[in-house]
Amino acid sequence: MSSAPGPVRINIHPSFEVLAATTAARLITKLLDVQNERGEATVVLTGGTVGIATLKAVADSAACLAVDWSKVNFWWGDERFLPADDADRNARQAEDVLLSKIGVDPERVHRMGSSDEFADSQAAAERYAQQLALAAAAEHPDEDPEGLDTTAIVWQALPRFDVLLLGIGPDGHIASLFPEMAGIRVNDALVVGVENSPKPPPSRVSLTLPTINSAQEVWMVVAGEDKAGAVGLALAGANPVQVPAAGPAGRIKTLWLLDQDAAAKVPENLFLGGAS
Ligand SMILES: O=C1O[C@H](COP(=O)(O)O)[C@@H](O)[C@H](O)[C@H]1O
Repeated sequence: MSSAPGPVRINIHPSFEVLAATTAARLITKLLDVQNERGEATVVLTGGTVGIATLKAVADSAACLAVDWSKVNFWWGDERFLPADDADRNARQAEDVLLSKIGVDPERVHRMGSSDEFADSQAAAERYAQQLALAAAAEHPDEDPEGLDTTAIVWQALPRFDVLLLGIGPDGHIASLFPEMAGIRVNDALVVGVENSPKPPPSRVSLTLPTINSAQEVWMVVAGEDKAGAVGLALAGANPVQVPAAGPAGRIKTLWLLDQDAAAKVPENLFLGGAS
């Protein structure tokens, strides 16, 4: 996992609706391509406005039926630590707009733990790290899952993520990693429990930045003028502790998929191909 991350590419779309529709089209095509090559594909979902709008656009697309959804593995980048059926849960929203409408294999849908299953967000985080390690062990059957140390970053403890979707908040947060808070600094765990989140609800569960950066492709999907400052700082190379959105980097590539409003402060030199 020490290899350098792949190039950064920026795509700007005229509106929120076009962004959601084209991201959905990209995702469908990506999953199809990966299934053609490997038989199954793995996506890490995000919550948030454009993240959920993208999933709805997948469901609404005629091309949706081209994917064999029973051979797609679903994970989440973060979750609000709430009861399982709470309408604010990222998994519940994904279920409502997409997962309930396609033929998923329930064993491949890996939701983060809820507050009616776990005493606190850290316990849910530790369980999710174990689930990741089990999935990784199934991908590498020669490894002994008992021997995997999920409290340290052991890359064999992560399954392959083909695409990892992220939204960002106006403060620059990604998943549930907020500026200057403990979670964004964690590099010795796969998943963290987050308390006192500045955005409600206060308790959350999140993949850590090293786990996010294990993905083959990271897609930053962002809409709205309230995100323009954070996008501009992230692409200008801010410190991820101050601007978490500056941290994600896919192993093969990082795609920034923006609407025009969110792109208002992208540094000009990056439009000239300087973002690689
Ligand atoms: O709370 C969250 O917020 C971010 C961004 O959401 P948005 O509504 O401002 O687009 C999202 O990426 C994250 O998954 C979610 O838990």
